[in-house]
Amino acid sequence: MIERPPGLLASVADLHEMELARAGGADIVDLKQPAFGALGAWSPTALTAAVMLWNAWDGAGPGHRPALSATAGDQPMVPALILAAATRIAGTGVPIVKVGLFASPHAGACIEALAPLAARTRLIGVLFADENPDFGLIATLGRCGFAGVMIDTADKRSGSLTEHLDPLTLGQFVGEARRHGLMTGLAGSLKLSDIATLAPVGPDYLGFRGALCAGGRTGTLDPARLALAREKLGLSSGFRRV
Ligand SMILES: O=C[C@H](O)COP(=O)(O)O
Repeated sequence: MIERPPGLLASVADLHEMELARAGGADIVDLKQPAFGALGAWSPTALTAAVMLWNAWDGAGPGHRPALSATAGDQPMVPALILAAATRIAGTGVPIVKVGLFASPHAGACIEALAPLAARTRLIGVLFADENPDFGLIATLGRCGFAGVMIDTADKRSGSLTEHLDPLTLGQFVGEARRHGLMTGLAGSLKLSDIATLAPVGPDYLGFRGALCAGGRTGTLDPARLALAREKLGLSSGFRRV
């Protein structure tokens, strides 16, 4: 029996989809441009507009708006570049920034470089299931003040999360992240039918793009699929505090 179902993260490509995701009850509205890569970034101008919209949602009071995150783009694993990219996104006022940690001997140094930013913005480190993720980095993320860690897939043609990692391994990931005080998310070309397998693993949220869209991940967000995702997750009304 699952104590609490995972929340729902929905990646959105524009302001219209952002509104749809909120209306459809996504707990985290994730600003991501799927056409630009696994963690493709919105432009700073579009992010600023999204933050204005998100602030306008605040009128209804606490618990009446979803959390807001944005991706920092598929950056090379160069500490100065990754810090610059994440700082640029955080500078737009987005409260949660997702930073890709692609397979590299420099991933640890990139996390260390982000520590000063993590002290003032909530950062989520993203590991990639199709790149033999190093769970040893979870401890570094915790030590450097990250708010959370998630697993996604880097190459969207390489298969889904569940094709790369089994539930036992994902359970170890969630347990290790918890031990270091990190919020956890699982994503990577998930289908809505994966919810039954992944919810018992116990992540804080499951992330979707392709499965919520008509026409695949670069298509358009479909409110009916979003509603089905919420139903399958067994989420009641209201947004979860993230
Ligand atoms: O963070 C979640 C991702 O946007 C997942 O995208 P995807 O379902 O297309 O792999």
